[in-house]
Amino acid sequence: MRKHIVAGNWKMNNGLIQTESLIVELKKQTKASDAEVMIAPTFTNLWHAFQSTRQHDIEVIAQNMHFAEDGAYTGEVSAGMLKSIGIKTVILGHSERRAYFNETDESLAKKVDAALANDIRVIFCFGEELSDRKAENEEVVVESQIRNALFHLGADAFKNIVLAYEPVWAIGTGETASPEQAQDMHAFIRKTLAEKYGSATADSVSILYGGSVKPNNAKEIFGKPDVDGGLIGGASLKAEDFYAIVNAF
Ligand SMILES: O=C[C@H](O)COP(=O)(O)O
Repeated sequence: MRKHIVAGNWKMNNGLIQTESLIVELKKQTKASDAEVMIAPTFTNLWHAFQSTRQHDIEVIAQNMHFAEDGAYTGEVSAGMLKSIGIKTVILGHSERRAYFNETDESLAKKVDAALANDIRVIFCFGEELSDRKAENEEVVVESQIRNALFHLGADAFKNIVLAYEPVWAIGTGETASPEQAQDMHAFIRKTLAEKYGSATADSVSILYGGSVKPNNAKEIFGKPDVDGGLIGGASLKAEDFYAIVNAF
């Protein structure tokens, strides 16, 4: 049985005070599903969030990291540094990182390697642009993003990889992929994995959907057989909304 996961990507939101207030509100919520719950605050609040959620069923994860172990990379944070404060999962390859910070399949492959070498689980994000979908090219784009960044890995590595399909046209736009569009793409992703690694590996990997998931559409999206959870942006910034999504499983 694959893990269900609901991860809140806070992006560049919430200073220390707001981080603490949101965590206080999150702790008041009731989890009534089997989903693993994760939150990804900014780097500056990771340690505080990690400490604040210690006794609670919420995993604090990072939004990004550099591929180098250490050195002259001003402004960057390494996998080892995340590990040193207890972080066990990192989001890599978010479309905002690709679009605004020039992340490429090549640099992401190095980041994936660095995370896995430090026993950090990767939530690997990818997804097509609107122009790709209009050109009916979305499967080609998604397959190449996965192949270029992940297919150098052995099957065993996928024990520590979660995939997150996020069509760029659905992120922060209020426009969601329909549950059928999400299912079709997730099934395609699983088939792509199966062709390379076999169906046992493909069936074991959790594939999350991200892009305008809200309390009112989560149940239908999560009801699809190949959708194993969500990567939630805007709706993760309100505790009630986030837990309504967590409890949609
Ligand atoms: O990482 C989360 C995704 O970018 C989705 O963001 P959103 O829920 O605000 O559309």
